[in-house]
Amino acid sequence: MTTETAGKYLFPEGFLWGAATAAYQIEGSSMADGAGASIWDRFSHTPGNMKDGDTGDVACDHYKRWREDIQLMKRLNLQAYRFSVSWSRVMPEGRGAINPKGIDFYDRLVDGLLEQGIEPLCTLYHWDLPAALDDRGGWLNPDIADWFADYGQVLFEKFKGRVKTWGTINEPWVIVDGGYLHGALAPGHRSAFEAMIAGHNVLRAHGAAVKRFRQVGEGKIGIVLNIEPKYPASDKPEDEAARRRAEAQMNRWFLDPLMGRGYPEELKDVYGEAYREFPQEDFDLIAQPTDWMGLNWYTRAVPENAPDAWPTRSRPVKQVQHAHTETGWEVNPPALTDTLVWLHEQTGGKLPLMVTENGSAWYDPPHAIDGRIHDPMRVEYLKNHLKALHDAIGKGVDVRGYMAWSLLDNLEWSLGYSKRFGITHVNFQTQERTIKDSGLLYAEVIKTHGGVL
Ligand SMILES: OC[C@@H]1[C@@H](O)[C@H](O)[C@@H](O)c2[nH]c(CCc3ccccc3)c[n+]21
Repeated sequence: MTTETAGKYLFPEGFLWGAATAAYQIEGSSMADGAGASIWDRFSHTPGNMKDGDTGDVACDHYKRWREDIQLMKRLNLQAYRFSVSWSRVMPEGRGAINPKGIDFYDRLVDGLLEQGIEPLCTLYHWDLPAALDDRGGWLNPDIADWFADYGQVLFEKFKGRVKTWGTINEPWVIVDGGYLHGALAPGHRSAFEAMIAGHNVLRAHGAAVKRFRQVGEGKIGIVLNIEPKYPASDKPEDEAARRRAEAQMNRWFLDPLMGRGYPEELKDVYGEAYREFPQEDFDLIAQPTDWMGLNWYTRAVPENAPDAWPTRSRPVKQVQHAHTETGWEVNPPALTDTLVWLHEQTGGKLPLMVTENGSAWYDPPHAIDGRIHDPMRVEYLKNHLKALHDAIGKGVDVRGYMAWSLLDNLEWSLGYSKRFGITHVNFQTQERTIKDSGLLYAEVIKTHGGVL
């Protein structure tokens, strides 16, 4: 904070401050106590898929250290904690039998959070599909909508009155673009034909879960989307056309059907013969009204026309004038403000939003020095993105909360443990946690409702 900005960035009363994680990235013990394998157990144990051969077998050992991690959340002044449930821990085959020890883990976690006055925000699905369901076609099998709603019902009933805010699916785009189009993520397929079908079934599953929630659940339910705003590399018409294709393929592919608009026109151009039409009843199910929407936001892109780039015929141009994180993402806080204003408009200005993920990967040492981890770049990223968020609220965007990605350094999917996003450092040799300078700042932001910014 500087004297002239004192109090300029105060957040609204009731604004919810938290941090986010995902089951496979932090829990470890993924096959313990009767759990079934997930596609990430398979994918991470398949040679060649993971940087340095890393897997989620241990991760942050959160399955055993969850009590210690709740104490960590208290020290960070967190008001909320966004976590995901491992479907195959709860239902080892993905359908049918429930694993009591699996669901007990989340039961203890939720009660532990509530005892500490931390609100649990539960994501049903954060990429770790039960392997047994993948054997039945996974997201390519239309039956998955019912399998997913049945799984959701187990949790809606178990946690009724304790978990009040539910997320159905984390990032349909990454599930499909990573898992079925480019194959960089589990289950590692590469087909535009499969991508269209998987994407549609992910949306149908979301709708089926919302419908089931209305029958058996209590509280509020929504979906979590990653949106990366696209700015044209030049004012040439071919670059604007490329921008529109990139925007359709990432930002509108799932948002438009959820908003009752069906798939964006440009998707036909992007996927060509792989593009599919689907029955109207599917789109009615998909566009079930929800209570909130999560935005996962990290960076923007500046696409140019690139006829050889599959499938969008667009390629992002690196903006060398800006800083870039360890994952190669441009740092551009005003683009977060733009995205929130855009999403507010796209959702008709009626749907409460929450920033469900925002954060940055920078080089941190493998262990603390004098009990500290100085992470000035992450401190700067956090400060400037919270200011950008505040600017969006000032423009009338209804944002209810912010969940920092991530509570802990964790398994960054196929990049393994090489990329650290945590506001808390994890020494993966000893599992020692050390709150980084960014975490100390965040604790102060929460305590002062942003006053310290
Ligand atoms: O990459 C950082 C985080 C992941 O660790 C989370 O599990 C995931 O929800 C998440 N989504 C995004 C933005 C979308 C994206 C994901 C992967 C690669 C590129 C963009 C960034 N992140």
